[in-house]
Amino acid sequence: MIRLRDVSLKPAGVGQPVLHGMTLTIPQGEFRWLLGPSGAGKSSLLKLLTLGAKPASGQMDILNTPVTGASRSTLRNLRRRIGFVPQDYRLIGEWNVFDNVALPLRLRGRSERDIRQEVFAVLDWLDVAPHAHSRPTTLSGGEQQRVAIARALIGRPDILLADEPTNALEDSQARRLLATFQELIDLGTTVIVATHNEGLVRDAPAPSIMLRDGTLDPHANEAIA
Ligand SMILES: Nc1ncnc2c1ncn2[C@@H]1O[C@H](COP(=O)(O)OP(=O)(O)OP(=O)(O)O)[C@@H](O)[C@H]1O
Repeated sequence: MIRLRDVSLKPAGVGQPVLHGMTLTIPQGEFRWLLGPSGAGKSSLLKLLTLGAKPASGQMDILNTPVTGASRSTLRNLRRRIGFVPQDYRLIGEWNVFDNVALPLRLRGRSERDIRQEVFAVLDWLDVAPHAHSRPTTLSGGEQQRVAIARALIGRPDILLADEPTNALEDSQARRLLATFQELIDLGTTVIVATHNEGLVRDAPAPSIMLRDGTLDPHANEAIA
């Protein structure tokens, strides 16, 4: 479960919070679209939920664990249970595709034999296995995006957060990704996907978190808390 109570986010050196008054609850194993105009705060909310920033005020529980005041090791363990597909992919340019995707499993101390098997299975599934030994920068935008998706999925996260994960994909690949998200939800994963792609949202109607001006849009979010 994810629970926010009157949470705000204020990056260093910024006068006004970029998120404020965020109160919402997302039960485990549910899907939410994260919607709102450009600059509404979608990426900022994902940054909070990936524990990439601390709330300036309010209370936030991730996977039923209070984040405020949590120890470093608690936060590290929580981060390992969260998969994230960033808008800009954030692949490590000096590493090949295989090593980028293997990272979450290596952090867990898995054997190289298991890692090889699992990484190739997910790369195959996302049609990027032939690029396993290439640097990410030599790949197309859509291929890089699929590598970032592979890295987020490989650790079988309890929460999967994705920031515009289909913007470089073809329609058929985007639909396949949605089917994967549904499989993860069926397995009990919470999935939150920020998107501007109205067609995608129409194809897969689901509850939405609608943001506007750094907070929940009061007209679009009824009974969300
Ligand atoms: N580190 C930061 N420093 C200053 N301002 C920030 C910072 N992070 C976010 N903002 C501001 O907060 C607001 C929300 O940004 P955010 O990227 O979260 O919006 P978004 O809804 O994801 O937009 P888009 O759809 O264009 O990606 C913007 O006005 C942005 O300029």
